[in-house]
Amino acid sequence: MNRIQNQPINDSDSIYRKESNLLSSPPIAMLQTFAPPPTLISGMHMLTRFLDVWLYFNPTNCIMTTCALIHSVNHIWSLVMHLAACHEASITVEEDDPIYTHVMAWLTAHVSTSRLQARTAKGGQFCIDDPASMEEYAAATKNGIFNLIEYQKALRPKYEIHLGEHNFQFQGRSFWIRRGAEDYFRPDTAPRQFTVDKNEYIRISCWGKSTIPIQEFLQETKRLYLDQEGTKIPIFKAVHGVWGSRWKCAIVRHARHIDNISLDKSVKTPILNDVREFLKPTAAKWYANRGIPYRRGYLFHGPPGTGKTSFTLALAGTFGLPIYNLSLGDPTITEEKLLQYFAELPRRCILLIEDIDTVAISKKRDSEGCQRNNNNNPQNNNISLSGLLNAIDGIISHEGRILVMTTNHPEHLDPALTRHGRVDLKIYFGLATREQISSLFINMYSRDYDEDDAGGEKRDLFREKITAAAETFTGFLPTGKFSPAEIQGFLTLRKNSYLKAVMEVEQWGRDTLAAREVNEAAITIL
Ligand SMILES: Nc1ncnc2c1ncn2[C@@H]1O[C@H](COP(=O)(O)OP(=O)(O)OP(=O)(O)O)[C@@H](O)[C@H]1O
Repeated sequence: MNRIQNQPINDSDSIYRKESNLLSSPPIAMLQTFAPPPTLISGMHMLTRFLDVWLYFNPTNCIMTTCALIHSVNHIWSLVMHLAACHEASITVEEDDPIYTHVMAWLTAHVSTSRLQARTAKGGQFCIDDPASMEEYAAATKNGIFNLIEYQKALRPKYEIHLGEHNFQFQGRSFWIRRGAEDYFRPDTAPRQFTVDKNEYIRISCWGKSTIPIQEFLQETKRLYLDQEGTKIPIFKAVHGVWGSRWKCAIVRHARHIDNISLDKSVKTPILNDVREFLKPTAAKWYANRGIPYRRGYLFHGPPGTGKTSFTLALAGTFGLPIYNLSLGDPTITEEKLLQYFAELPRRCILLIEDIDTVAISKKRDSEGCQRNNNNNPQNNNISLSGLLNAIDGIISHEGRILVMTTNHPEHLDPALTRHGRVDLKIYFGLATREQISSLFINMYSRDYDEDDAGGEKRDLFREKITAAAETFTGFLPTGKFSPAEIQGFLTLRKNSYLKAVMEVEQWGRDTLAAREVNEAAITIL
């Protein structure tokens, strides 16, 4: 025993034996030796072998052993990752889900990362002016004239976190996200042609087997987003591709205050009351108990520029509802897709179909049962009237939605489309009454003054003056002759001087009516 222990380490025989053993092993066999099942023990074993080889400093052995070591570390790493995945909870959010916007807004504000992506040119919420930059620019401009280049100098570029992995802390807990994008083929307008597009997603993860911490995080991002951006309305458009049809947020707009819509109380109040009643928390149960489908339909009809679309936006703002805008004239929409769009509506939203009379399918049938059409109307041969009716109130149609259809010609619509149950209220938006003309005037001139920090007395005096001027202004215009859009156009051109508006309105009214008569005569002759 002692003899063996005292044997010198650099015994040439033993060195030779070790070296010849190593050199005689073929590389594959060596790799096999070094690639046992991925366990920690095998990793340790290889480390010992590596050091062993290193001691003898043979370059070939070193390279081979390093390769084997890397291979083995890979195995160990996959094992660790596998174990980690078993203890990782995650939630994936797709780009078309509103939660995606909430999470992105939170991450952009709270995650500091060295990898950012510029988003200045992107649409959606970035279309809205940044009020801070605009105010900064307004204060800096000497002459008050807007210049886009100068404004862009003041505008802070928008960034958001880049695709890839990022870590963050939320309420003292570690989370990590993967923001990724998958390619998909989007059909072009040209037949059988496709464009490659990207579909983004975010996967949020944390340690543990429960997704509750992630759900809490998502709840918080939604709350913060709605606190800050709740006054804006997301407007969704239908998009379609080979992956299916879905709604995508096309733009976010500032909600228009309902008071800014000049409508007679007899028009405004019944709709507001009806929507309020429909959205009551107890309403869904009331409908269910009576077996009545929980949905509501309105037909807004009247001449162009009377506020049908603006009022819909204001309704959405008042009740915090998103708008889903569907264009039936789109030739790529089939009945199947239409059903899918209706089925995918969220529980409370406004589904807006504008100018429904311009789509051939919604038109009255003639005596032979054919739909009336003329060549100017957009044709969509993929949808029949029964397909549309089925989508509106069929079994698959979603509950809780408010359907708003607008038209200039309700008399052209097929009665089946507007029968009770599909359309619950038909509201006429007429040309401006005295009350509307006056409120358009007051709305144009008093608002900025109200917002100013002017003293109460001064403000009251100004309001009195404006109210008196509105009376005079209204007296110069015949009622029921001009659309609110026309009057708003006239006032906007004179927005800096209400006195100028009062002085010029009579002449403008006469000229406009005369020009209209000439146009109508020209159309009759044609
Ligand atoms: N009643 C109104 N009160 C305030 N503004 C109005 C009103 N009606 C129209 N306007 C203004 O006129 C413009 C056009 O209005 P809007 O698009 O809502 O009309 P519409 O009835 O939907 O027209 P169309 O039938 O051509 O679609 C908007 O800028 C809006 O501000």
